[in-house]
Order: sequence, then structure tokens, then C-alpha cells
Amino acid sequence: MNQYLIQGGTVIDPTGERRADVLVRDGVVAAVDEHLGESPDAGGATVIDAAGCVVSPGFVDLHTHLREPGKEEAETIETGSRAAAKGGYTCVVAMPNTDPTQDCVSVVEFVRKQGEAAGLCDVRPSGSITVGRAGTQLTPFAELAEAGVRIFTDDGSGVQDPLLMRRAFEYALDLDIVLAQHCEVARLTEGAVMHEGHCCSTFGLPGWPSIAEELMVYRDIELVRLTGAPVHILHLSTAGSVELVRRAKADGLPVTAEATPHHISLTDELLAGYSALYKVNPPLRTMADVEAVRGGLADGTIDAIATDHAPHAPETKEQPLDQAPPGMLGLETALGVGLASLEMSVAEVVAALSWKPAAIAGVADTHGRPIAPGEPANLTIFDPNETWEVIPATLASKSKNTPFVGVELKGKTKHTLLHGAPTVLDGNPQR
Ligand SMILES: NC(=O)N[C@@H](CC(=O)O)C(=O)O
Ligand SMILES: [Zn+2]
Repeated sequence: MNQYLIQGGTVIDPTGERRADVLVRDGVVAAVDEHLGESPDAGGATVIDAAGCVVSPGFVDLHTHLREPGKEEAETIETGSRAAAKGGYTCVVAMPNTDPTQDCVSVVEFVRKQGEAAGLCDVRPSGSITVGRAGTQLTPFAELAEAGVRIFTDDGSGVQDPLLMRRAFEYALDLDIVLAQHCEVARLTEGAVMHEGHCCSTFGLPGWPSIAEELMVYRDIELVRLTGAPVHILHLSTAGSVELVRRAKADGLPVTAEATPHHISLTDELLAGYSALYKVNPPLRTMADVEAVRGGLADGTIDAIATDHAPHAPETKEQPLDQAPPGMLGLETALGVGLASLEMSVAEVVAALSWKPAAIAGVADTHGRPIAPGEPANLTIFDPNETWEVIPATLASKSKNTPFVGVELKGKTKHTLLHGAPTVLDGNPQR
């Protein structure tokens, strides 16, 4: 019998916060109570020390780029899953901008099976909205939904054609799926490498204006109003977008949104050194935007923290800014950035990392569950007070493009359990 006693921690789950030990047996939570260590029921269990730690449902990432198939030199489903487990994640939604694209059942099935084989994290493939993410022809939504796809997105680019997007929403209505939009009017961002504003003028670099995002957020909110189908706004980054989503929610529209760790902590000033480590899409914005996004998370306008974990091989990020690909790592640092940057309680940050994204991803039957007898034991145990610095060489991700070197992070994952078995113990991946 496979048994673990998680001892001495503070349990935080959707039902609240309390001091309790957690007994895990055969993949599920068997008991939750104070001083379970003295109970004969826990006899023979392997003890996991949680003193000073929070025991929470595992984190769920709505936005992970695993790069397989196609760019295995940057990440594989196995290395990305390992990075996820180290960051406290038990489930990730794999973005579709792979090669080939996740636009048909065979590719989606491949990704799901590779995730199962790695056994470190529950990998849920997204499907693209258009074939090859080319923006012209819808993918077979019903067939992909039947294969278990819940999130549909062309992430990496936004669906530009408003008629095609309208049809996508209309088809989505009868299926239990969510369209997730990468909000970018591409015509307004051609050649851009950073946010358009004071800094880009000073540095002499081509800028990506806030309205390129906000016009698309506005358009899609209005398409939601017209069709009634839900939308999820990916990596929202401007003060104006936060306000648009806030108003849409006040109107009762089915709109959800996510923000990344980098958009709540870093600004466009970092591009001063012309390093592509800070090139990302959407770009790092101003402090006023960062504060607005933090405010959006704090008042619930933004539902989830999602990493947009975007591994890129070192040689690609060493290129000049205009040639280097956009994107930065996120899975192993999200908790530490979130707790260091947000003026929210630990429980509120955990909600944004766990059960709120679980609901959007359609995985709330297995992840982000209350920690109670009979529930699946997908759990994260982290020290909310440990401060630490990232050492890129120690990251589990195959790529090392983290922008958080030299930044003090607060909060570190110690142990992660997937279906009742440790994927990470004392910070060390178990496979
Ligand atoms: N965010 C990025 O800058 N890059 C992502 C694509 C994306 O999420 O838009 C990538 O795939 O590298
Ligand atoms: Zn994107």
C-alpha cells in the first residue's frame, strides 16, 4: 500500500485554511486532521515534513509551451513536465503552436500520451482554432472536443479575421469548450520588439502599442456579447485590457482572463540592455500597467496566474532583438514571483494558481479540489516564506531563458504529489 503522511502544514484549499496533517493512500486523500501522526491509521506511512509549509491542491497552468513535437531542442514534454512538477504544478494546458500544429486528433493524442509516459504532470493538450494556426479555416472542434480538448487557441498569434472568430464562437456554443485568444492585432505590431512608449523611443526600438492588444480584447468581448459563447483572454498585459475585462464581467459576460508572472513583476525598462531575454509577447509594459494587472488579480477581474512558459534554446535568445524569438520561462518561478509581487494573501495567490485555472481548463474534477477524504491527491507543498534566487543551470527546463536572474523570489515548492505519488520530494524530481 502506497501511503504518505504530510505532517505539520497549513492546509489551504477552496474551503479555507486550517492546520492539519494529510494522509494520502492509494492515490487519494484518506484523512485530514490534526495530529494524524499519532493515529494508528497512519502507521507505516512515509512522512513528508510540511512544517512551516502550505499544503494546497496542485497548481494548474493554463498556458504552457512544451515545444514537442517540433522544437525538442528547446523543451520536450518530459522536461517541461519536470519543470512543471518542480514549480508545484500537477496539470498544464499544452499550447498548440507545435510543429505539426495541435490542430487534429492525432497530434493532440500524441501530446497527451507523451505526457502520460513522462508521468510527472497531467498534460492537457489545447487545440488550435484554425488549421495550422494559419487563421483561415476552423479546425474540427467537435472531433477535438470528443478527444478531450477543452481550450482552443491559436496562441502565438491571434485570430485576425472577425468573421472567422464569430463563426468559431458560434460553433463553440454547443460544445463544452473555451476559445482562448492571444489578443494582438498583428498589423499594429509588425516589426515590434518591445512596448511602445517612452522607453522604446529612448532605446530607438520599434514599439508594440497597447491598443494592439486592447482592440482585440474589445472585439472579442463584443463577439461574446453577440454569441453568448465564453472567451478566455490569454496573457493580458495592459491597464486598458484590465478595465475592458472588468466591465465585461460587470455586464455578466462569460469572460475570463489570465496574467503572467512577468507582467506582474517586470517592466519595459529592462530592455535598456537590448537583451532578448526580456523580449516577450505581449511585451513587458510600464509600471502603471504592472500595477493595473496586479489590481486586476487582487479584485478578481483577472482569474488566474498563467505562466506562458516559453522555452527557447540559448542560441536563439543570443541573437539580436529583432531576430530572437519572444518568450520566457515561467513554470519553476511562478509561485515565487507571485508571492513576491502581489499584495494578496497566500490563499488568494493559491486560488489564482490552482482552483480558478482548474475551472477554466475544465479539469476541476481532478485538480484544484478540496483536500478532503476521497479526493484525488494532486497536491503541492510549499514554503510561502522562503526567499531564493534563480540559478538557471539548476532549472529542470531544457532551456534557461528566465528573466528572473537577480530577482529575489518568495515562496518555494518543496514537494508535489500527482495521483498520490511524489513527483518532487525536497525539491528533487522523482523521475
Ligand atoms: N509569449 C511569447 O512571447 N511566446 C510564445 C507564444 C505566445 O504565447 O504568444 C512562444 O511560443 O514562444
Ligand atoms: Zn500568446
